[in-house]
Amino acid sequence: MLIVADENIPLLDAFFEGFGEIRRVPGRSIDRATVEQADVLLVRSVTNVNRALLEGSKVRFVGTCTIGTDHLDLDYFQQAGITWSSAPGCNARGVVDYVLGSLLTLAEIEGADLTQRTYGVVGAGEVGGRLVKVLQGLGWNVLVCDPPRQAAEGGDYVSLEQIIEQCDVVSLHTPLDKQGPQATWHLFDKNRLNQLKPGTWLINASRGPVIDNAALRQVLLQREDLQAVLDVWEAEPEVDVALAELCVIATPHIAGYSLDGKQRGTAQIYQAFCKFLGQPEQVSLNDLLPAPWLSAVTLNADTDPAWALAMLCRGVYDPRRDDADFRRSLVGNVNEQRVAFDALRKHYPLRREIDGLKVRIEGDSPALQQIVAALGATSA
Ligand SMILES: NC(=O)c1ccc[n+]([C@@H]2O[C@H](COP(=O)([O-])OP(=O)(O)OC[C@H]3O[C@@H](n4cnc5c(N)ncnc54)[C@H](O)[C@@H]3O)[C@@H](O)[C@H]2O)c1
Ligand SMILES: O=C(O)[C@H](O)[C@H](O)COP(=O)(O)O
Repeated sequence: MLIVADENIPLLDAFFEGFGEIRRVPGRSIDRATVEQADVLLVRSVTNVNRALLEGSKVRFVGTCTIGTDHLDLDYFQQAGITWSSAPGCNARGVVDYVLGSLLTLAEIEGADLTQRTYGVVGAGEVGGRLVKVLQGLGWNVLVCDPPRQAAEGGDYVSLEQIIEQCDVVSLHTPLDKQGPQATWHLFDKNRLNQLKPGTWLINASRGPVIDNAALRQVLLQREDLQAVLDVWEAEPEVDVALAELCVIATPHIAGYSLDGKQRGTAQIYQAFCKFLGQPEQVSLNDLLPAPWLSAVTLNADTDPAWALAMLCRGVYDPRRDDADFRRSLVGNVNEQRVAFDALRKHYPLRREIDGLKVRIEGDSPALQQIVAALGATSA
């Protein structure tokens, strides 16, 4: 069996070497010739997998080690009888850590009190749903907009208009859908961007085109009150440099790039592939993932809760370093910048998630206990 795989998928050998030959290819170079003889294609988000790529090939299974599926032509897969799988939720925690780190940075710059803001989460699936739980767990005021979920399940949701009118922070976590009643392409167009409340912090770690980037650049130039955090860009790996310079935090699509999240992505595709073959799983991620780096912290009950929150979040992940690395890469011509964007992602420093962190509180502090529980760490 020939498995063609994006070279940036971690643990390929550990999970897939027993199935046949693995051919590693840069994701953006995967073309018809590369996949012609392949039985299995394993990709990340940078490879568009569609009829143009696959027609005439032997590929019968496509796995994307990512949450997003907007690079896959699922209608074509169905017509062609190709089985596929994504990795739902694999790196959702990493994105939540990114949003928390961004909020701490914004609060520091603006001298804002995070407990006094109203948070709007747009899209409450794997990422947004986890974010809502953390923010509500911290006791903060959260409004959630998710029309598909609202239609399917009912519940406590608000409209996008209410989010825009009432929220001080708007964080986007929808898929990229170009068509249909819930299309999210340019969900935040010039009109909606202009309607944001004075002083809004806008965070996008979903997909670049969910915000009209050119409109956001214009609006940020006109409205100094707005603050933007962008991890994703409309024409990746090309970046609107003028827009990046107007952002408080700008990063090269790495919000979900925890080691845990990436390895989980490969593991989920391995599980789906075993199911496709009707074979039992032989390899477990638990045996491969290194032990947590930060495993135990002791806090005195007198610790200031705001300091504890910042220390725990930043101890796990702080987006300021990624922002600084990215800004340094925004030099040279467009081609050099595209290369730099991919290089930052390929050589991304190892980063972990908060799971596995045990926090001991010496003495009694309900406020600290609430923070530990909300972040998903364990009280020791
Ligand atoms: N930046 C990163 O590194 C990174 C990492 C992981 C995921 N993502 C992206 O984040 C997004 C969300 O991921 P997820 O795992 O939560 O996806 P998900 O499918 O679990 O959840 C998406 C939610 O958005 C809702 N939704 C759909 N259309 C909507 C609309 N018009 N308005 C409001 N809500 C809408 C859906 O009902 C669903 O609940 C995806 O685009 C994914 O590709 C980015
Ligand atoms: O959809 C996802 O899971 C994320 O956007 C993921 O971080 C994308 O990473 P890539 O596949 O581009 O390496």
